[in-house]
This record gives sequence, C-alpha cells and structure tokens, in this order.
Amino acid sequence: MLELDQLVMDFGGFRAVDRCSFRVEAGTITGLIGPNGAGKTTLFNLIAGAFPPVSGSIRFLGEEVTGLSSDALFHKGLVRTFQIPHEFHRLTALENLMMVPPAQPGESLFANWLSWGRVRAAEAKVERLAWEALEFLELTHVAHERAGNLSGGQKKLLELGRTMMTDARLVLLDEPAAGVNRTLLRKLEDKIRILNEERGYTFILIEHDMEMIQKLCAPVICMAEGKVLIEGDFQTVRADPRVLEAYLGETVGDAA
Ligand SMILES: Nc1ncnc2c1ncn2[C@@H]1O[C@H](COP(=O)(O)OP(=O)(O)OP(=O)(O)O)[C@@H](O)[C@H]1O
Repeated sequence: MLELDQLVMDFGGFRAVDRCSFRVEAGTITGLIGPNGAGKTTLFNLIAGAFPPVSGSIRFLGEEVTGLSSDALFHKGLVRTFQIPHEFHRLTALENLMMVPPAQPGESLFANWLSWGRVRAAEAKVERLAWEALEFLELTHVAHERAGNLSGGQKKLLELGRTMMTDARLVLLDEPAAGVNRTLLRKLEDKIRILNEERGYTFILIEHDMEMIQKLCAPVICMAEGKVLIEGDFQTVRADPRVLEAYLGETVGDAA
C-alpha cells in the first residue's frame, strides 16, 4: 500500500530523517517507535504531504505521490488524524464529525449548488454517517456536547471518528494513547482493531505506549536518529540490542 524509498528530510543543517525505506502492506497495523527526536513525526509529515522530502520517493497504492499536498493525499485515502483544532472546541461532537470535508471532490457543496434537493440529500448523508461513527465509537451520549468538554480519551475516539467520515485507506495515528485513561485506552484499541479487521483500514501508529504497540502492531519499526534501526515483530524488535541502546541513550541524554 505504501512504499518509502530512501526518504531524507533536513531542517537547516540537521538531518531529521535519514534515508528511510520501508513498505507498509495493506491490512496491517504498523507500529512506529523510537526515542524522542528519532524522526517519527517528521516521517509522518512527509508521508502525509505536510512538506516534501529533500530526496527519496513515496508510493501510495502503486502511484508516485512524492511532493503531493496533504489535501491531494486525503482525497486518495491517505488520512492523518490531528488533534481537534482549537476553534472546533466550541462545536459539538456531532458537528465536528460533520465538518470533515467530503472525501470525493464531486461531493463538494459547489457541485451541489445546482440543486437544493441534492444539498439536503448530501447533508442528510453526512449526518447519518456522523451518527454511525458516534454509535460505533460509543459516543452517542456526548453527541451534543462541545468537543472542548470531552475527556482526553473521548477526544481521541472523536479523532478516529473523523477518519470514518472519509474513504480512508491508510490512517496515520500520532500517539493515540497519549493522555487517555486506561479504560478508554482499551476501547480505543478495540476500535482501531475493528476498523482494521472489519473495515479494512491500514494503520501506521506512532506510539510510546508499548502495551498498545504489543497488542495491536505487526510489524513494528524502530527509528533512531532519523534512521530505521530495525523492523520485525514486537518481541524481535524489543530484544534487539540496538533498540535498547537507542532508548538508553535517550535516558542518559535526558538525565544530563
Ligand atoms: N520544523 C522543525 N525545525 C527544526 N527541527 C525540527 C523540526 N521538526 C522536527 N525537528 C527536529 O527533528 C528531530 C526529529 O523530530 P521528530 O519530532 O520527528 O521526532 P519524534 O521521533 O517524533 O520525537 P517525539 O517522540 O519526541 O515526538 C528532532 O531533533 C527535532 O528537534
């Protein structure tokens, strides 16, 4: 589904992503781990089209997509979840879902200007989808609650819900477990698994919570200092001395 070949990203003279190559097979949940500053988020930014790489290439669904904007990638089914924007905190959970732009350009409001009936039909479809997402995520009881009032875990579920409003094929999740209590964390894991197994979403997940990585992810890729250190199943990656060394380096560095 996704193929990264020798991706490089520099900030000034600093190489944040250093010749990263790997493939993501359709139907998998790939875990991306590594110590702070390893380059994980920068790599996500490259994949999602936030900025183009200095060099290297990205193929998605067999097509060369290097340098395409995040908007163009979104329409191809490559979706990155973001924290709910601050200005959306005043909107309800339901409205937040309904604000996700349509996945198909043909569904734009402009196209529907021609016919009031089509506008109403499109709106009804979006609302139905939004309720389905809320039901799936067990959030119907907070449908009319402002997003800003939701707990950390409920916000993460809502972010996942926003991907359900699109024709997502590949979803990039950046630290889904951060700030989520243990109960909601289990629910979040279940929902990610169901979206993967039953709805066919492929995921790449950056996460520091190793329990979540162990439960959900195969394969696991560990990065350090901008490079891919190792790829394999959780046990193999965890046992690799280079991985231990990379994390220990972080501990020593942090303490200094
Ligand atoms: N816009 C930027 N300008 C300059 N340096 C940057 C920029 N974005 C990231 N970096 C640097 O690139 C390196 C990789 O950062 P990145 O955020 O990708 O790491 P990470 O693995 O996601 O870390 P964390 O787990 O802490 O989120 C870091 O040293 C960071 O300071």
